[in-house]
Amino acid sequence: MTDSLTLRRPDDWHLHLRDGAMLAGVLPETARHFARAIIMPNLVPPVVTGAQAATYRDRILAALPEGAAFTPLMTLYLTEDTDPDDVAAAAASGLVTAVKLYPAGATTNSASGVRDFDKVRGVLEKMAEIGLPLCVHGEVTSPEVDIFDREAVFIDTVLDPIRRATPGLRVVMEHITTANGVDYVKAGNDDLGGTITTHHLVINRNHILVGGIKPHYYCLPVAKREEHRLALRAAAMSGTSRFFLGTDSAPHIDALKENACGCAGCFTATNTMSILAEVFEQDGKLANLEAFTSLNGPAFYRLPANEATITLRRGDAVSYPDKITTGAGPVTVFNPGFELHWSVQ
Ligand SMILES: NC(=O)N[C@@H](CC(=O)O)C(=O)O
Ligand SMILES: [Zn+2]
Ligand SMILES: [Zn+2]
Repeated sequence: MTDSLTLRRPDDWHLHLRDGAMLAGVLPETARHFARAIIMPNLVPPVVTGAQAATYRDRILAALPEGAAFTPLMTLYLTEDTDPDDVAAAAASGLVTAVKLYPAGATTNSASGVRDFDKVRGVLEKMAEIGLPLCVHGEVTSPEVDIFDREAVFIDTVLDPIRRATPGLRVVMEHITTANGVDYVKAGNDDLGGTITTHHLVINRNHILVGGIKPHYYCLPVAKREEHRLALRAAAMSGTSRFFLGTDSAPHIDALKENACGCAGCFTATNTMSILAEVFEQDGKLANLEAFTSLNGPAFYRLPANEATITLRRGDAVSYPDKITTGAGPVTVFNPGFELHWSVQ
């Protein structure tokens, strides 16, 4: 049995760092293992302009622990008022790596997102022209669509029409949770990629609901049936270049998770690499872990893979704290519900 595994340093292609005391508390958890991350712009207020992205990047860099080698890759939050020229300038200067599309009301802090997709046509066309990727939270928000169907309906009614209408637009379907998402990404061309979270490889909807409601397993898009989890595992472990890691590590303080109206988001930054090594090993796919965490994402974003490496070692069970403390309050670390044996050296 393999007990040591050296990989190029991983990147996280979908990460929430928040701001202020929460940023200071969670950033070290990611910077410990990851070289780069795509930073989500759903702050309050959202990161909409190039100028806002520049000051947010400065706050992230200022919060980095001494000596940490971590590069935040910034994104802009797409609104119906986004100026195509501001986006193009922010991309040309190297400040932003992608633009983020939230359908209005789909998830945490998405109220400023898009309602009428015709209003962002000019921005999407500019992005297609300059090759700037669009990261998509792929769920419809119509009240009549069942929450478990919202991703599949989004693909057919929003995403596919946008891609057909905007040839050359590069799209990352983020945090895919269904076999439909897997199939759609597989069937696409090289302008389409899909990120998969750590937690969606581990939990299905039973984990959230059976035996009592588990708020720390609630995230959006919500975990689906077991057959979907298995499709995600197969995709993540296939080595196929279209699929790469985006943890969607999304910290909320416990008081807002363990609440009558609990926030969506799982916090996985602390133990993601251990969990991934364990699940890839469970399925006999450790050889494809590096492609998923360290190679496929840079290839899609047309960035070099990291030169530095990390080494994972298998040993006796490793444990992680149940919570991390932040200046904003305690944040519960995702519990995969099985023993972990791999740790990053
Ligand atoms: N994934 C989540 O459940 N929550 C994210 C938002 C998002 O990525 O949709 C958050 O910002 O908390
Ligand atoms: Zn999302
Ligand atoms: Zn997210």
